[in-house]
Amino acid sequence: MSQFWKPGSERPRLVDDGEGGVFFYSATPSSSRFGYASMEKQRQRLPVFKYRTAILYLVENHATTIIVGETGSGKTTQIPQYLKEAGWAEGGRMIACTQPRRLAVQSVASRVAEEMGVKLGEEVGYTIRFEDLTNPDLTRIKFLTDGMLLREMMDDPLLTKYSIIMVDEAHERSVSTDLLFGLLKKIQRRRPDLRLIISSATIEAKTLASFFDTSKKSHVGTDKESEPKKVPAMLSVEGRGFDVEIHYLEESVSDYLQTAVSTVLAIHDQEPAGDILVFLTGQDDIDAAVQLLTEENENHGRHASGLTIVPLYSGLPRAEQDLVFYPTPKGKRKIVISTNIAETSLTLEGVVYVVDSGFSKQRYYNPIADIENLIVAPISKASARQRAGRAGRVRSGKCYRLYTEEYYIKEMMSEGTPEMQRSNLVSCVIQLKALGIDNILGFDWPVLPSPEAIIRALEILYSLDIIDEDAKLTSPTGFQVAEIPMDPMISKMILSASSLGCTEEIITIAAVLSIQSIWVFGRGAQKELDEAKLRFAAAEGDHITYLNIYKGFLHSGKSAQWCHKNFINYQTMKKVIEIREQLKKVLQRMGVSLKSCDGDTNIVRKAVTAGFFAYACRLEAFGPSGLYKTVRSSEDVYIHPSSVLFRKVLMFSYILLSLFWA
Ligand SMILES: Nc1ncnc2c1ncn2[C@@H]1O[C@H](COP(=O)(O)OP(=O)(O)OP(=O)(O)O)[C@@H](O)[C@H]1O
Repeated sequence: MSQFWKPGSERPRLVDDGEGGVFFYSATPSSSRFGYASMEKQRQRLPVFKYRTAILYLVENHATTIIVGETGSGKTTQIPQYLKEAGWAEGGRMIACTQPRRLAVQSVASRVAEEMGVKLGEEVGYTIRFEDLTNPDLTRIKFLTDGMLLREMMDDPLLTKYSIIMVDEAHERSVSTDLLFGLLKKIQRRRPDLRLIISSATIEAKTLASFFDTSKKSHVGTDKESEPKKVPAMLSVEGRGFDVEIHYLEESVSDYLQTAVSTVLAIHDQEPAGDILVFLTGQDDIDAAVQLLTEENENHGRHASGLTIVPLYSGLPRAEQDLVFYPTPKGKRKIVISTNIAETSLTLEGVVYVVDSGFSKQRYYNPIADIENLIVAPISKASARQRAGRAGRVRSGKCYRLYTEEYYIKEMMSEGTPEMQRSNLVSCVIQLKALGIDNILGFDWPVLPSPEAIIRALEILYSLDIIDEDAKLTSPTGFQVAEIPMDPMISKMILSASSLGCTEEIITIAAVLSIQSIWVFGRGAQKELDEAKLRFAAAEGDHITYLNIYKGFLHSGKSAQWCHKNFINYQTMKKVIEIREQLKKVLQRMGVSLKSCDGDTNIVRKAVTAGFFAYACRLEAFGPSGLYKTVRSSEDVYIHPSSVLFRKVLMFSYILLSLFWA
């Protein structure tokens, strides 16, 4: 068996899982640097503390400061506090700190409130879609998603209430982060007093610095004595909290899900106490892993006894997501099985071990065919480091990467492709329009999206009557669509439902469309799942099927048993109810009336079509292939296997086959 290790590190230690033949070797030594201390002492021991004065000096003197520091060095939780202590939140001003994900916003806000000894929602607050826990008179440090900051610009284009905006986890390069970069640069020209901090563990600091460098450009770039320097400052925070021992697979494996499960069981069997955080790709994977571990628990108690298994993905209701933060009961080991929602900014106190599958679900958009796919793709080194960083936050930890070190070094990309270059830009374009930026192509993009994607987005918005011939937002439709915090097609569907008289039904459909899946995917139970789908399947397709499921759920008294029996995810159904209620409030605020068409499916389908007609397809070859062609570009498309219509195609092929064989 070949053994190799990183230069300078200790000789690798082989670890045998004793079960599925999975071998890891240790590539870095383990040593704990410090133990428990009071919260204030803990704060001072974080690597970023040594840089407190430097950070405050750079922020004072530069319009933009780019801070790069290891995961866990204290960027997110400490820098906003330093700024507040230095007076940046005085005189009614606020400090904003953005995060790409909602869960991270909530968890860092509560941590900072706890460290400051204040009540969450007062001096420290947060805002995410459909939830605002801030107090306009009291809040001085506000955490929010980058998408919410974009929304705030609609009411306050110069973001006047903020003295400093910190864009955290910038390496993620979500569409909203990139949009924010371009817009903040624009705001800085009008507000020299505004300071920006861009922070991350792994960002390409030089590229970003040159994007924010306005010193070379004509008169706007001339530094005035009273103003901060226009050349961005760059600071590297050295040091990390606790060590994380990295283990790689000896040989690559084809089934990362099964390997993740056997790795969890191996850790549980062989390693001392400590919770395990497993990174898989999506709800389907996670459900399958939960089931495999639960079965293991039931059938082979020896291995899996003492395990508390907790799934974590964005489609779960808040209360279920919170389970990951609860202390693990004594004598138990918690296994959190998560998507990349837990990749950045989260501290799960009990987590000592991380299992990284090396994959995540990523969007890929083809503007020519106008098809956006969510595909399972390899993660970047930046993501892998973030994942490993979830161990070793309150004590030293271990990370088991389910790929080889050679793959990590030679093949894994250092950073992922910015989402802007692989996404449908309809939402992004409407946001710019709502902010009065009409020359979309001339916008100062930190990374250029493809012109085809922009043109396609403009085309769709025009066809939806959201923008007019001059590419300006229409009134009232365009402005209303921009106000509803949903995908523009969903928003247009909701507004059309208002005039058609079926808002009650459509907001249910909109809520289901905004989560990943309401079905429970379990290995080996495909037949039962298919049968369950058939119980609700409507000939008209998935949208009407969702209405049937929602009705059934309400009829059952929102019963968990009913969901279990029907292969429906109970947590996701609770989330649907949560989103539906929020949507109701938004519509009521906008003065849009809520009406029901009493289940008239034709009316509901008209509203769905009003939002989604751009995706219309023509059935080409009725039969086993189930081939459709898109009306717009004649691309070949097929019904997705998860759709209830897929069954129709299958049934038709069975009939054809039986006729053929008869
Ligand atoms: N909820 C929490 N419970 C206990 N300790 C915490 C919590 N949140 C943060 N910490 C401590 O503060 C440290 C710094 O966290 P912080 O989120 O500020 O780091 P960071 O540099 O922003 O890293 P990342 O980008 O990975 O989030 C953590 O490593 C941990 O030791």
